[in-house]
Amino acid sequence: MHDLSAKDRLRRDLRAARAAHVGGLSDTGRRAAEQAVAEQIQDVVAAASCLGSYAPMGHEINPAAIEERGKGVIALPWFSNRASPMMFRNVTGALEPGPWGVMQPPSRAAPSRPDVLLVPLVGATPAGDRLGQGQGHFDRCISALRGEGPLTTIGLAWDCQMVEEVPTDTWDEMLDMIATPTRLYARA
Ligand SMILES: Nc1nc2c(c(=O)[nH]1)N(C=O)[C@@H](CNc1ccc(C(=O)N[C@@H](CCC(=O)O)C(=O)O)cc1)CN2
Ligand SMILES: Nc1ncnc2c1ncn2[C@@H]1O[C@H](COP(=O)(O)OP(=O)(O)OP(=O)(O)O)[C@@H](O)[C@H]1O
Repeated sequence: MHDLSAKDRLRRDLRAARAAHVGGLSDTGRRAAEQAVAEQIQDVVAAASCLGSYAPMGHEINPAAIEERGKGVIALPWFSNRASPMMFRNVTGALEPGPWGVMQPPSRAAPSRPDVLLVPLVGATPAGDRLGQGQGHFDRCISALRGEGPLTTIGLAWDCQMVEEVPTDTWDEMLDMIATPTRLYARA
């Protein structure tokens, strides 16, 4: 067992490491690294009927190069308000700011169910344990999606976000794969 602050401390340290790493990359270097991430997972992504992605914030890996390799529809997280669960809606046109300050499809966009899901993260282990932003949106959403049918979850990480261990709780959902610019970790 652990106290909640163990997650908070690791989040703070890994966010700092991520900022330092990304801050040291040139624009070209960052784009090349994001292309390298896309190459690690291109077969899984090309096989998706509905690719769940995310609108990147700050130092997160930009999944645009991955989205370009998708052959099905692209869906993004969508929230009605700050108290509502995270859903997915298809991208068909312009995005608008959502309740969390993240760009999302408009409410008229069709709701959808990703069968391959790109997952942002703050930290992860080779075994697939994940540390997120700390609101449980992805844990709850992944749990619901897994209850509805097949789902492949792919965490996207800079190599400096990979750690030996993260504190886990009962509600934490493991990732099936984690792609970094240099490696693909897949659950046995
Ligand atoms: N790219 C990305 N999208 C994501 C997540 C994520 O981790 N990364 N989320 C993972 O759960 C959900 C959104 N979670 C969020 C949780 C908190 C804040 C937040 O604190 N925002 C500040 C500042 C926003 C702004 O700059 O305008 C705020 O609302 O005060 C944003 C998103 C869904 N979409
Ligand atoms: N399946 C669930 N059911 C109910 N509450 C949940 C569930 N999953 C997560 N939570 C709640 O979400 C909160 C944040 O959890 P945690 O710190 O593990 O988030 P995280 O995995 O780092 O972030 P996220 O999934 O938002 O990217 C916890 O307080 C927990 O109670």
